[in-house]
Amino acid sequence: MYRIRTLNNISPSCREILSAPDYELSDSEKNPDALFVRASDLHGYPFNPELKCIGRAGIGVNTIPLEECTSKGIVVFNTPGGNANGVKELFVFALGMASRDIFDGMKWVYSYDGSEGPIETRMEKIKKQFAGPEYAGKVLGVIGTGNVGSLVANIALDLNMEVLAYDPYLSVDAAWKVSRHVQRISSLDELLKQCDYLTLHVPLNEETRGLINDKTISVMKNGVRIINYARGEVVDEDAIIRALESGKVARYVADFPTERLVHTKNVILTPHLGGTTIEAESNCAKMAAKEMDDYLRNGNIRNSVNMPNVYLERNGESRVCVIHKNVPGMLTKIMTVFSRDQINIENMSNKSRGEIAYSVFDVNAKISKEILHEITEIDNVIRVRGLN
Ligand SMILES: NC(=O)C1=CN([C@@H]2O[C@H](COP(=O)(O)OP(=O)(O)OC[C@H]3O[C@@H](n4cnc5c(N)ncnc54)[C@H](O)[C@@H]3O)[C@@H](O)[C@H]2O)C=CC1
Ligand SMILES: O=C(O)C(=O)COP(=O)(O)O
Repeated sequence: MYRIRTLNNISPSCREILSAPDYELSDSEKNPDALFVRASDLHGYPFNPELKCIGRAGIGVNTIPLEECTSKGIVVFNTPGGNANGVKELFVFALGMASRDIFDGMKWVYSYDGSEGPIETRMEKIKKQFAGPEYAGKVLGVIGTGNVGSLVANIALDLNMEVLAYDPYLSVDAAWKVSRHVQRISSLDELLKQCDYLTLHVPLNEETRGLINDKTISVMKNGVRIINYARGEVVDEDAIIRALESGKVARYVADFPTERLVHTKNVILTPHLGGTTIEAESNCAKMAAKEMDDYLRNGNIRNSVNMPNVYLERNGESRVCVIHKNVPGMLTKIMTVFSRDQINIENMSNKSRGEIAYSVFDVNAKISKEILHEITEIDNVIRVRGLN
């Protein structure tokens, strides 16, 4: 039986996959085989030696110490596309809120005390202060056209916007999802100077941290409206506050509140709601559950963000899975252990990703603890599992 510790509120639909007697889910397990998380920050988290994998029900893995996980042989999974539609639907609201002052208008409605006449007549006098431009016919710049950005770019076309996109790392698969009416721009500055609206859909990493800063904002049109449903740190906070105060940026709509942003004029904040729909939560929980189930029971890796993907149909009496450094001679050393014990390899796969590699062997015998120990002792082996 595998023990899974949940660190966040995970949709119960994961229990369709992670059920007894193979799995026990709890939010207090001390020595779990797997952690099931959403946006919990795991930097500094005390990983127990039994921990084999982490399932991130969601996309962003900036909250997970990937290098530490890799060096400890902990496989980290995420759920590409699982919540993209949820973010897209919220983007449509964000676009509206970036245009008209819906938020202040609603605040006025709910706080009006009737002192200046009935609300029905008073509102007609004051509503002009909440007016704003229409977004149809305007230029939207999309930075990052992966699972979320592609949906956002396509729906913006349906809303009659002109859409420009910048994504220097776009995969071929992802490119297929973007309408041919979206104009690909190869220079960030070229995109920034043309946009009336800008929306961010990149992961947070060392390259994208502070991507929107004094310099990039200076290239933009005066009165640009910026939407950030990616990560707060993609936008330099000092720079955006300066730009809002000067009027260079007309409005900033973001899913990542901070104390300072809450108190800055023309900022509209939602409480990290992009992936919070019934469907997105369920999709992500099921995807992550399937990924962890296939890894824990079969050693297969799909949608990992730190290990190579390896999928091999089970074949043979047992399976040996070895996470090791990607250095010459590893396979020979591992296979020498098998052949010395007269164990035949029925099928195998070996894949690498940067400095790490993963090898899976289906063999014709039950695997003893001694053999697993011998393989563990080989130099540059990080973790060994035997699945009988
Ligand atoms: N607010 C929320 O609740 C949610 C936020 N997110 C955030 O949105 C991000 C994107 O999500 P997905 O589209 O699902 O991820 P994805 O991995 O499908 O797409 C990310 C895209 O960004 C591109 N990219 C990477 N670095 C770039 C750079 N420097 N400049 C331009 N493009 C770059 C990649 O090539 C890729 O196409 C996530 O990493 C996460 O941080 C995602 C889902 C929900
Ligand atoms: O998937 C992501 O990156 C998100 O930001 C959504 O995260 P959450 O499901 O709210 O923890």
